[in-house]
Amino acid sequence: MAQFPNESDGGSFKRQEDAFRRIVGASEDLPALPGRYHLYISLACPWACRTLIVRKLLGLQDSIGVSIADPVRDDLGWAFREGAGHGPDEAEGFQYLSEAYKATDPGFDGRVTVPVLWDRLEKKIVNNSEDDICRMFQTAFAPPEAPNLFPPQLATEQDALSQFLYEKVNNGVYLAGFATEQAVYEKAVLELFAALDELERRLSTQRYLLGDRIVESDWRLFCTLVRFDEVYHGHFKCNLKRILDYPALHRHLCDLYRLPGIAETVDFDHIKRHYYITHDDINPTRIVPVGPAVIFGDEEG
Ligand SMILES: N[C@@H](CCC(=O)N[C@@H](CS)C(=O)NCC(=O)O)C(=O)O
Repeated sequence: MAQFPNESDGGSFKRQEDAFRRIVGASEDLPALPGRYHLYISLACPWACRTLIVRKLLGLQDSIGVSIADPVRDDLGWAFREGAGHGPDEAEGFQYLSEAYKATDPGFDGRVTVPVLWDRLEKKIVNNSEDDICRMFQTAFAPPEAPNLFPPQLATEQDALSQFLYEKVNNGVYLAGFATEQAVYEKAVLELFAALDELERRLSTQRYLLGDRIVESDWRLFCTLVRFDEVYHGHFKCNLKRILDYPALHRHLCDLYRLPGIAETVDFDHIKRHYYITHDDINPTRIVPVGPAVIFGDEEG
């Protein structure tokens, strides 16, 4: 049985489209006012964590609040409750993220996903696409002194690279993990590792994906790499190699992980419990493995 039967086609995972795509700053009714918008995330989720990281890198912590969901979803979905590293929703008092989806579209019948950017004034979801959210954090909210993670002179190259990363790596691990046919799984794994091999070559001659400056695409890669050896290698059966076996990819992962404020966005307890407990079609016993011990190069100090 597929993990998400409504998103399965011939043994292959077909991810649902993001339902809400309004852009803050693009119209007069959605001005980028501090305190008006709120971010709902899970620390387990690679898509959501990218928005959390971009919010932090651009220094938006005071203007955009965040609520962190319990990494273990029950039948009612993402929930806000007290627990290690997560808690109640201080912005709206939601118990479940589904309340935000229903408030926005009472007929919504898709999968309720993180991240969500919520409008506290209109009481509606603005956007649930991490790509849009990251970009609008930059274009609508970032103060002038913030780094530009989307440098205009690199736009064409960056867009192509980000699309490649999305298809082959970020979503590539899910295509392998959620496959329900052997041949579909094998094709997905081979394509994923071909992409990792290509990225390894690229990062062997330059420090970051587009040269000597970190752009949003680096964080896309990071959000998958940091989960790879812990969950994708075992749970999603992406096990031709570990990231530890790729010197340049591992160096890139460690470089980004060690930047100020990043390690605290990576919660391995949330990550492991979410994947191994929540995907019970893949792991029916819901046993969370003890290892592996990940190495990010900061062990000595
Ligand atoms: N918006 C993302 C996907 C976001 C997403 O799938 N988030 C996952 C967590 S990693 C989620 O919320 N899943 C809800 C569920 O599994 O029911 C995209 O399609 O590009």
